[in-house]
Amino acid sequence: MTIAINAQGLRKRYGDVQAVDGVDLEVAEGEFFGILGPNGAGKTTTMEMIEGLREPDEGSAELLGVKSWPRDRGLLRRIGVQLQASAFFEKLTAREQIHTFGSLYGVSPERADEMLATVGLTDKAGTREDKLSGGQAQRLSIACALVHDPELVFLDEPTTGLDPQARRNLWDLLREINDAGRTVVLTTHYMDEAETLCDRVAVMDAGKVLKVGPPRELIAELGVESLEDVFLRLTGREYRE
Ligand SMILES: Nc1ncnc2c1ncn2[C@@H]1O[C@H](COP(=O)(O)OP(=O)(O)OP(=O)(O)O)[C@@H](O)[C@H]1O
Repeated sequence: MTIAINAQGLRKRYGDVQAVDGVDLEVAEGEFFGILGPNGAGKTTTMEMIEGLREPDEGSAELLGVKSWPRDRGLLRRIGVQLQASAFFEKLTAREQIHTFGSLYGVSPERADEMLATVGLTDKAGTREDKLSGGQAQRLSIACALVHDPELVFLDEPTTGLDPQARRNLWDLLREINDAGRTVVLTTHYMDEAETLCDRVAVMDAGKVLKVGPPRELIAELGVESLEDVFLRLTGREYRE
């Protein structure tokens, strides 16, 4: 197994809050991996430290064999990080957004247009980002993260706020990306999403990883019906949305 991500002993504190409290994670190349947990579990902070966007208080992460902190320019070209919709450049159209992201990586306008087509936004190319629907903006942000054809893709709650159809369309897109050989890591607080998409999940709560494994194995191991039940069994309380 070739390791895409090897994170050891990650910790991060904000004032009184121990947001991440000693997280180890290994993700294999080509895996679809989910970081699962309720609001405030520490998923985003963990992912940001792994990506090299936030300095850990302790611990470190290697991506594709390279330490992600301090930032490594060569590595940044090999990873794609989905930015939240609010991180778009202001007042640009969908096409201008993706061309701008593409140009940062030396990607041709043709390739950027292809990516817009891949996420089904060709007919919205001339629409300003603030006029896109929630689902369209999510798809654009994913296209921007993928425009330079990264080997490793990080997505932070990519389907939050989408209607059921838009979620399913996005799931199809994420599967295609993974089928094309990319390693995909996403955070989610939707158990069904994790169960449907992920080869393995890490269940997080209160800054710690409680359990890692394939969803079906975790369910079988604990003798329960669903990932929701896994969470209940591990934490002793209901999963809260
Ligand atoms: N920049 C920050 N400053 C202070 N506290 C923070 C900061 N970022 C996160 N926290 C706190 O750290 C904890 C973990 O937050 P984090 O965003 O990593 O969790 P999460 O699992 O991604 O939650 P969500 O699902 O709500 O995004 C929370 O208690 C949060 O309030």
